Amino acid sequence: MLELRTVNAGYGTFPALFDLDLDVKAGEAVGVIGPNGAGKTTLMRVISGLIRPARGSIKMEGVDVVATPAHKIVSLGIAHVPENRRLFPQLTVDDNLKMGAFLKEARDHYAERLEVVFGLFPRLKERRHQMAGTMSGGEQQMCAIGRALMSNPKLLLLDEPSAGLAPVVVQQVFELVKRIRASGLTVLIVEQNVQQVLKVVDRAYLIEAGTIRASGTSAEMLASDTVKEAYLGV
Ligand SMILES: Nc1ncnc2c1ncn2[C@@H]1O[C@H](COP(=O)(O)OP(=O)(O)OP(=O)(O)O)[C@@H](O)[C@H]1O
Repeated sequence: MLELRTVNAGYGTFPALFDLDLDVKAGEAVGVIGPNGAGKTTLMRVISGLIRPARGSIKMEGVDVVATPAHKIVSLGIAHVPENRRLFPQLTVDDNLKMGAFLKEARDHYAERLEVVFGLFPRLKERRHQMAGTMSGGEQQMCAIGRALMSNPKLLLLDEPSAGLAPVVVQQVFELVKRIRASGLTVLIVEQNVQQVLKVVDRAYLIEAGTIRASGTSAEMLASDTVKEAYLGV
C-alpha cells in the first residue's frame, strides 16, 4: 500500500532522514520505534506531505505522493494524527470532527462517517457538545483519531498517541489502536512506548539517526538484542 524508497528529507540544510526504505501492506499495523530525535515525526510528516523529501520516492497504492500537492494527499487515503493531537481546544468535539471532513467526498458522506466514528468511539458521541480542550487526555486522543477518520482514510498515521498520558490512559489508547485495526484500517504508528506498541502491531521498524537500523515482526523485534538492550531495559 505504502512504499518509501531511499527517502532523504530534512529541515533546511539539516538532514533528518537518510536513504530510508519502508513498506506497509494493506491491512497491516506497522510500528516505528527509536530514540528521541531519530526522525520518527519527520517520517510521518514526509508521508503526509507536510515536508517534502529532497530525494527518494513515496508511493501510496502506486500513486506518487511526492508529486501530489499537499492538500490532495488526504484524498489518496492518508490521514495523519500529529504528535500532541493538535485539536481546536475552544471548539466542540462535533466541530473538531467536522474539520476532518473538509474534502468534498468526506463532506458528502459526513453523516455516515460520523456514525462510523461514533460507533468506534461511543465516548465521543456522549461528549459531542463538549469543548475539546476540556476533555481528558485520552478523550482528546480519541477525538484527534476520530477527526482523522472523518476523511475515510485507508492508511492512518499515528504519531505518539500515548505521549503525555497517564499509564492507565495509555492502556486505553492502545485499546483504541486495536479497535481501529480490527475495523480493517491500515495503521502506521510511531511510539516511544516500545513494549506496548509491539503488542498491537504486526511488524516494526527501528529508526536511529534518520535511518532504519532493524525491522521485523513484533516477535522478532521483542527478541532482538538491539531492541531489548536499548528500548526494553533488559
Ligand atoms: N522544524 C524543524 N526544524 C529543524 N529541525 C527539526 C525540525 N523538526 C525536527 N527537527 C530535527 O530533526 C531531527 C528529527 O526530529 P524528529 O522530530 O523527526 O524526531 P523524533 O524521532 O520524532 O523525536 P521525538 O521522539 O523526540 O519526537 C531532530 O534532530 C530534530 O531536532
